[in-house]
Amino acid sequence: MKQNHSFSQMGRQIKRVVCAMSGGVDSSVAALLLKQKGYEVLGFFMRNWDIRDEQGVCKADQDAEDAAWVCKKLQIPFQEVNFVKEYWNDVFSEMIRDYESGITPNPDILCNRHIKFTALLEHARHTVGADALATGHYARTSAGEFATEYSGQQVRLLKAVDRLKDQTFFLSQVPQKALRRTIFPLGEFTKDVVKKIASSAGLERIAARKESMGICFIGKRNFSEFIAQYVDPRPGNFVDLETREVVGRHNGVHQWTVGQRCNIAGLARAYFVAEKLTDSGDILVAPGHDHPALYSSTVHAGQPHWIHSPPEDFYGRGMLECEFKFQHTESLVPCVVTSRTHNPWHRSPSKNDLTVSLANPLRALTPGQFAVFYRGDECLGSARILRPGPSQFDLDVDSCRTKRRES
Ligand SMILES: Nc1ncnc2c1ncn2[C@@H]1O[C@H](COP(=O)(O)OP(=O)(O)OP(=O)(O)O)[C@@H](O)[C@H]1O
Repeated sequence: MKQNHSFSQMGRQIKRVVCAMSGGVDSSVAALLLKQKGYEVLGFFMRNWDIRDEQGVCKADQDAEDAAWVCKKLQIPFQEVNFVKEYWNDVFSEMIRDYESGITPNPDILCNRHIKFTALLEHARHTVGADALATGHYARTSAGEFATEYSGQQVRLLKAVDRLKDQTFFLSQVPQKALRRTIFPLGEFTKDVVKKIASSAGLERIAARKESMGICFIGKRNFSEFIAQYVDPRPGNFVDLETREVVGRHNGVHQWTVGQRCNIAGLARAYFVAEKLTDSGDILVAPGHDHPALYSSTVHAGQPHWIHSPPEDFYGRGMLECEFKFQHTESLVPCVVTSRTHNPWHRSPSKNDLTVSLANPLRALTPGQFAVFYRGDECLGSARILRPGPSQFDLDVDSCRTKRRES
């Protein structure tokens, strides 16, 4: 039975919730669950990209149609919101600048920070007076299902119960202000259960939709060809980092990412990107997927974004023991984070940068990606990776350089 559910704190009530509807199963079920609990729910679909692919198909048209269909079925108002300009300015242009500078961005993290949890939330508040925003992300907050804007308490970002679906990695740059007004209705559910809920509510066709992967707007096209439309080619050499010999040519550092295999014409040997030298445009390559030049156990990162106020031991002791990952699907690695603020020798403008010491070396720590920090269930926040520390090869760990010179 439907309960009339609203949350009262400091005299204000969370009643009207805008649910960000992508046309997919997760946001559809999020809206359904909120409606069942008695919230006044409105569905907003965002259009962030307006360019058609090579076949003239705009994936957003189909998504918008599905989102509108779900809202009709759930009998909630539907609105389409255009954030093409905001996406272009705050996410896409930055992404192109990064590729030009040879670093590999994570537009999904930036889209959450700037578009979903800033532009959309503000739009929902100002146009329809929404008290909170809901999304179909698999994540939880310490406020449970309730937004706590009015209590003055800070909210923590917590992993979803379904650990395989947990999306806190992508939420690690969300502002605290936004999180206080956010509800994640799926945080306690597994994906299987979500699909069953959708089917039993007559949303089978949405439950059967294929999951979107990676950067939403690119769709099925080839990424290299897509990015080549926006970044000028700047050819350079592939250089063997052991011998310093030129072993091939490439069309631009933006086409390659650290750890990626390079198919160099005429060479039987497999080379992998170890480092991109953006000044010269050359790419240092290592012979072998697990070459020690690809592994490092320290990372230098920029100024951190802490979801909650900065962890006490970090600013108290100047170091923080926690766990690290820089790719959504990877396992967490224990680490110690130190801030340059605590190092009296560093008085540079980048004094808030971090050094992360990892319990074990990791492969392909990629500049531009986010170092995301966890402690137990909590996602603490993240910082952009500036560069890996010295590689196992640089450090000559297990005499790898010596052995190679001798062989
Ligand atoms: N175009 C969009 N318009 C409105 N909200 C969106 C849009 N794209 C994504 N979202 C919101 O962000 C959430 C996470 O997006 P993501 O792209 O990771 O999709 P997902 O996890 O596959 O979810 P879904 O099944 O709802 O598509 C969605 O559940 C939805 O709430």
